[in-house]
Order: sequence, then C-alpha cells, then structure tokens
Amino acid sequence: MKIGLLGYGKMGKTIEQIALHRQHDITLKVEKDTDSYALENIDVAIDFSTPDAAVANITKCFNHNIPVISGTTGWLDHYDDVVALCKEKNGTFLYASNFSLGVNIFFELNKTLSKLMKNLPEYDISMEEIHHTEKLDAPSGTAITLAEEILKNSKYGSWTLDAAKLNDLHIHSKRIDKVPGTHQVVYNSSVDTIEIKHTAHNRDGFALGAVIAAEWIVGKKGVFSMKDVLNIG
Ligand SMILES: NC(=O)C1=CN([C@@H]2O[C@H](COP(=O)(O)OP(=O)(O)OC[C@H]3O[C@@H](n4cnc5c(N)ncnc54)[C@H](OP(=O)(O)O)[C@@H]3O)[C@@H](O)[C@H]2O)C=CC1
Ligand SMILES: O=C(O)C1=N[C@H](C(=O)O)C[C@H](O)C1
Repeated sequence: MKIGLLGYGKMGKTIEQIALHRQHDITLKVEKDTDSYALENIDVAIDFSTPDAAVANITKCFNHNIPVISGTTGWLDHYDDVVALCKEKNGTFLYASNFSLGVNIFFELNKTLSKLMKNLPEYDISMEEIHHTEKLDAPSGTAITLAEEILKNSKYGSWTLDAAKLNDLHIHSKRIDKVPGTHQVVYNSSVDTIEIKHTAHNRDGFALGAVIAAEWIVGKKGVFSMKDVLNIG
C-alpha cells in the first residue's frame, strides 16, 4: 500500500517505522505547514499534523478522492462540517482521538462503568490526563471522548478544565516531559473510590492502530470510526 504521511513529527515518524515493517511504502511526507504537496501515487493518507492544519489536509484528500485517516486532535469543533463534506464529496474518512487497541478497549470499559454508575449520584466523577509538554491541545482528544461517554450517564452538564465549576465534569490536564499519554477516570464517594486507568508506554500502539485503520479503509466509502475497524462497541 502507498501511504502519504500528512504530518511527519513524533507520530508521523513512528507510523513510518510500523508501516515499513508491514511492507507498505511511504510515498509522501509532509513535514510542516509551509510544505506544498501533491496527492499523487497514494492509496491512503494518514494525517497526524496540528489542530490548525488538520481540516485543510483532510479537505484536500476529499478533493483528490484519497481515503484519509486522521488522528490529529484539537480541531473537533469542525468535525460535523468535515463529515458533511466527506458525504458531499463521496469521500472516505476515519477520525479517532486514540488509535491504540488498549485505549479502544478502555473506551468500552469506560462506557460500561458509566452505565453501572448511572443511578449512584453519591459518587463524584473526575478525570485526569497526562501528556508530554509539546502537546498543543488540552484536554486531550482521548479525554474528550471518555468525557462525552460519561456525560451521557451522569449528573454533570458538560466537561470543564476549571476545577471550580462543580456542576461540570472536571478534567485535570497535566503536562509532564516525555509522557506519551495517560488517562484516568475516578468515581469517588465518602466510602470508597473506583478508578480505571490507561497508560501508554510509548507511541507504537497509536501508530499500529493508525496503520491497521489505513489497511482496513482502502476500497471503502463513507465515514468510519475505530469501532468499525476493530468490530467492537
Ligand atoms: N489519535 C491518536 O491516536 C493520537 C493522536 N495524536 C495527535 O496527533 C497530532 C500530532 O502529534 P505529534 O506527532 O505528537 O505532533 P508533532 O508536533 O510531533 O508533529 C506534528 C507535525 O505536523 C507538522 N505540521 C504542521 N503543519 C502541517 C501541515 N499543514 N501539514 C502537515 N504537517 C504539518 C508539524 O510541523 P511544525 O513543527 O513545523 O509545526 C509537526 O512536524 C496531535 O494533534 C496529537 O494530539 C498523537 C498521538 C496519538
Ligand atoms: O498528543 C499526543 O501525544 C496524544 N494525543 C492524543 C490525544 O489528544 O488524546 C492521543 C494520545 O493520548 C497521545
């Protein structure tokens, strides 16, 4: 498979290693905002760029009829517009806030736990996400995905980064040098605490999931998620 990497930073480089190991070719690498590029000789594009760049990269793929996988976070205010454009252009698109198999299992655990806790308002819920100091967005995309599921079954109105907003689900975002990604959900009452936690040890799991999604999506049309790829949820 011929893969175009839209974004060649920490994730782009890790994806390249995994893709080459799985016998794919990298036929395009876009390294920075100022790079002009043509979408030629590509079966699928994988976008791990920046919050400001993702929408333009994805749109360009739709315009050139190239299937596109996006793991870039921090642009989700435009997600509905991108989905509408994909349908209008009869394109192929898959976004995941987190491509790792472990986190996608963790998403299912989070969903199950939130349903179990639905009628137990004596538990206060909070979340923590920890990432490296180069991360541009907060909270993480993964934390937002977890929070949106919890909100369906809880007393909270929305998620917030502000600990003073007691009616909202607080996400504590910490930035610590080199941390690849840690997410924790905590249910706390006066008598006990229930916690679930996922810790990434490196970026390989994210990159492998993105390559598996790219392999899966070629030849398909529409808007997909990792639930479709992994057949879970
Ligand atoms: N969904 C998932 O599983 C995961 C998602 N992510 C997300 O992926 C994104 C990238 O992460 P990461 O690789 O760590 O970040 P990096 O900053 O290491 O890499 C991003 C790269 O994209 C480049 N870039 C800037 N503008 C463009 C553009 N217009 N087109 C293509 N590339 C561009 C940047 O260049 P420059 O430095 O010059 O700006 C940089 O080299 C982030 O949003 C992150 O949150 C990360 C890990 C897993
Ligand atoms: O920026 C990162 O590094 C990561 N970003 C994603 C997110 O925002 O959830 C996924 C992963 O946690 C690493």
